[in-house]
Order: sequence, then C-alpha cells, then structure tokens
Amino acid sequence: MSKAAQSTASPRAHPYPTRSSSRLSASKPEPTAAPYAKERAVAIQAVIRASTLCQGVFKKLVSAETITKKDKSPVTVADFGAQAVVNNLIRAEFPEDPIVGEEDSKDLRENAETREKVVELANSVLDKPLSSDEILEAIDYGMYEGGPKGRFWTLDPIDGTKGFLRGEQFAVALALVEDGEVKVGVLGCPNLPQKLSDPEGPRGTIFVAVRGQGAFERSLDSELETKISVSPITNVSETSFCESVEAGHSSQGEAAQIAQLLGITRPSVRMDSQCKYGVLARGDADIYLRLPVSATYEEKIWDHAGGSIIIEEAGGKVCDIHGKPLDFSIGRTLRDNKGVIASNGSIHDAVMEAVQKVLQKSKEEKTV
Ligand SMILES: Nc1ncnc2c1ncn2[C@@H]1O[C@H](COP(=O)(O)O)[C@@H](O)[C@H]1OP(=O)(O)O
Ligand SMILES: [Mg+2]
Repeated sequence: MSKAAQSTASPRAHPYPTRSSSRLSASKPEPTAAPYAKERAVAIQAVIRASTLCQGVFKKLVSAETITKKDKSPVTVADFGAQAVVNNLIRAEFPEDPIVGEEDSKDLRENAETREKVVELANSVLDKPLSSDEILEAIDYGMYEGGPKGRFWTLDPIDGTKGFLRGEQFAVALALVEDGEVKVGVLGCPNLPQKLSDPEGPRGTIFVAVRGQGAFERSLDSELETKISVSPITNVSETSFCESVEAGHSSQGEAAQIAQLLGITRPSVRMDSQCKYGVLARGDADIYLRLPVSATYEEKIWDHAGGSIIIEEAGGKVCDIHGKPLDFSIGRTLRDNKGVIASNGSIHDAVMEAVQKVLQKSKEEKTV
C-alpha cells in the first residue's frame, strides 16, 4: 500500500447545502447552489437507499449457512430491487431524464415468487410503497439507449454480482451523462472498509464527484464528507495496482508482466466492482488495470461512468489501453474503447508505456 494509503484527508464541509434528513424532496436547489447541486443530492440519496437495500440482503447472505454460493437468487432480488428504487427516485425528481440501467424486468415478469420478494425489498426503503406493476415499470424505465445529445443517467444497481455472492466487494453505481460527458458520479460501496489499512474497522462508504468540483467520500449514515485525492506517489516501482478478482474480466497474467516491467513488487489488490475506482481515488492504490481478455467484449457505460469521474475529480487519469478517453456518447457500451487504465496521473505515462509493450508482446506471441 502506498504512503498515501495511510494518510487521511481531514474531513471538511462540502460546498453544497446538506439535508438534515435522508428524505427526498422535490425542493428547488438554493439560488446560490453549485451547478448540479440537486442532481448530486438526489443521486446520493438514491444510492444510499439502494445500498441499504443491498446491504440488508448481503448481510443475510453472508451469515446464512443455508444459502449456497451457487444460489444466485439473493443477488438477483437485490439487483432488481436496487434498480427499481434508484429509477423511481431519479424519475420522481428529474422526470425529463431517461436512464440507461443494466437490468430489465423480463425475467421478473415470468417469476411471481422472485417478483414479490423484489417488491417487498424495494418498498422497505421507499417512503411511498409501490405496487408490483409500478416496480416492474420502474425497472424498465432503465431501457434508454444513451447517445451523444442531452442528459441521461446510467445505473448499475449491483456492480460486482460475483463479489456480492462471495461475500466480498460490490457497488451501486450511478452517474449523470450530459452531451456525452459524465457530470456527476456516485458509488455506494456497502462492504468496503472505510480504511483499507483497517479491514476490521467500519465498512460502508460512498464516493461522490461532480465535474469541476472535486471528489468526496462519506459513510452511508453520516452527511460529513471528506475531500479525497489520489496518491501523490511519483516513483512507479513503489506503487500498488488493483485489478479484477475474476480472471475472465481482466488479464491477470498481462497485469503481472506490466507490474514486473515497472518494477512493482507489491502484490496486486484484487477487488470486484467499481470499488476499485474509489480505492484509487482515495489513494489506497495507485493504478487500476483492466486488460481485455475477450477480443469481442464491449465494456458497459454503467460499469465505468461513475467510477471514472471520481478518479478524474480526485486528480487521477482514466483512459483505455490505447490511451483514448472513455467515450460515453455512443450508446450503452464503450464500443470504441478497449479495457481501462487508470492511475493517480503522475505515473500515467510510465504505466501506459509498459501497457503498450506488454500488449504488443502478447499480440506478437498470438500471431506466431
Ligand atoms: N469478458 C469481460 N470483460 C470485462 N468485463 C466483463 C466481462 N464479462 C463481464 N464483465 C463485467 O465486469 C463487471 C465486473 O467487473 P469486475 O471484475 O471489475 O468486478 C461486471 O459488470 C460484468 O458485467 P456483467 O454484469 O454484465 O457480467
Ligand atoms: Mg457491472
């Protein structure tokens, strides 16, 4: 872990009006409020509610000996429930904004038992209970196609379903995209230690960023926000990098070669979900490598929109393996990009050079 991982920024008030309760209201932002103040506040509250819902299911899952890890139903129920909750709250406050969400209600419409569980779960965190039909409709409100013009939200109700089922990391990821650029990002990480150096300490954290306004972290149950920034480290051999737990999502072999080329000796931090972006943004790691395993896989916008703005606003850099910026303007996927490389910024060029060398070598080996 880098030196910055141990340092903690002092909590400071953020420049937005805070709400004294977690109830959502359609109140207008203060006339003096910063740009996107209402979007920021609503997104935080939506992510808190969805995270609370997921956390409840997750705690039961990790404590219940009766549920086998192969049983995917808990994560399915939480996934649909979280999407229904976030979509419902965003639509209530921003009725003009469409949503690009990961899930649709097709499977749920065919399974009455699961549907009833989703309805009960979603209503447990909503102020006004919704009917079964309203829940299905809220889920399908996430079917927008995205694109270059206007604004839309993008949501992964549970990013890292495999981490959720393993009792490890997962995230609720929400972002606002306007004219192709991510403007607001909120990541709820219900099981992430508030300090990576203290895995036994309190868990559950939220990362928030608005374009041009910095990145912040807060817990699920306190409004106090701490400004976060990436590590100041400049000596690449002293850095640590994070990557997926799932070898099928990112090439761990190539990551190890890149680390070796850069002289990195620390073991990689393997973690599921966009929690990796949060960990990098607060300086607990210095590099994030997502190296394509499949030549045809297209990354989804909901898997990177929230995380990428949080890194950028914390002072870091994000691009694909070719150095291209992630393009959120062409639909539901990042089809013009391959993989993701993120860093604290100061070591970015060195990392990119090593990435190019290793990927070029792999390419040559494959063609021999
Ligand atoms: N072949 C793949 N390459 C990269 N990411 C993938 C691949 N298959 C699935 N994913 C996505 O990786 C994300 C989790 O990433 P991580 O490994 O960082 O936790 C999930 O959203 C998952 O999408 P999906 O939920 O559609 O399967
Ligand atoms: Mg995902």
